[in-house]
Amino acid sequence: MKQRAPLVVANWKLNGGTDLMCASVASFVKKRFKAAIGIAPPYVYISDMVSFLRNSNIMVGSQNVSKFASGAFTGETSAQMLKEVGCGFCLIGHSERRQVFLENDASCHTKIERALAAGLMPILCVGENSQQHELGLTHDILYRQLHQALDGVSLQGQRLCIAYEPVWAIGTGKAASAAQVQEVHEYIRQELGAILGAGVAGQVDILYGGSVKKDNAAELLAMPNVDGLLVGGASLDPDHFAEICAIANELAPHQEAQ
Ligand SMILES: O=C[C@H](O)COP(=O)(O)O
Repeated sequence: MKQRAPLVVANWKLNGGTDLMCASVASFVKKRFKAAIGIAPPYVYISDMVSFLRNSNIMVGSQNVSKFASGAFTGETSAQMLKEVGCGFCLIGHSERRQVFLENDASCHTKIERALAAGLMPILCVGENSQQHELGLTHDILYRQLHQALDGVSLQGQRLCIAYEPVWAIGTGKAASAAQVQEVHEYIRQELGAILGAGVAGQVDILYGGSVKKDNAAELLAMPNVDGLLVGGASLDPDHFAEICAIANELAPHQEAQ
């Protein structure tokens, strides 16, 4: 059992639609998960999702956020707007944003500041690519990504999550092993301690993402430094995602009887 409830977040990426939203809501709305659950659909579904899930304890979030607060920035969505429509969190610096949309550590830093200022929980995504992995550069890459995004950030009691997503494990069906994930999460916790202080670092949820399925969720969540999961492909099947959430539920602290 974990000291705090595991957090399981679905990232639909550029997938889904009204049908998936309705099927997901139907699958989740009656369940009162002890695990913390989040869903990040494409922007256009956020408002409806928030409305459909208003009587549940499931958080809705976004897959990105603008580094700008407002102004002439066509196509952008600000942290304040996301907060206004009911988002609880936003993903920042997903590897697909870094690779395809050329986001960098500096923009991640600004986005984290924007999210915190608006009252959103940032989920900063970090991770090495396969070449960096093969060259043994994982810690160096994470050091840079964590320090450049977080140095100087003051949480002031607000929640922050880190999602470790080795790029070579995303969408490939080849998840990192539980032992690999534990080792890397330990390193992330150590660096968070150096950046934020050990007390605050202990409160940060460190999620793993990359080919998470119902078959490997339990083993990954059993690792002491794995506080949750960020699920891509498997979250597009509401029943499969619900099974992963049920596995996380088993590890959530028991609630005191009322
Ligand atoms: O944000 C989610 C990750 O990119 C993992 O995606 P995946 O579960 O399809 O490998």
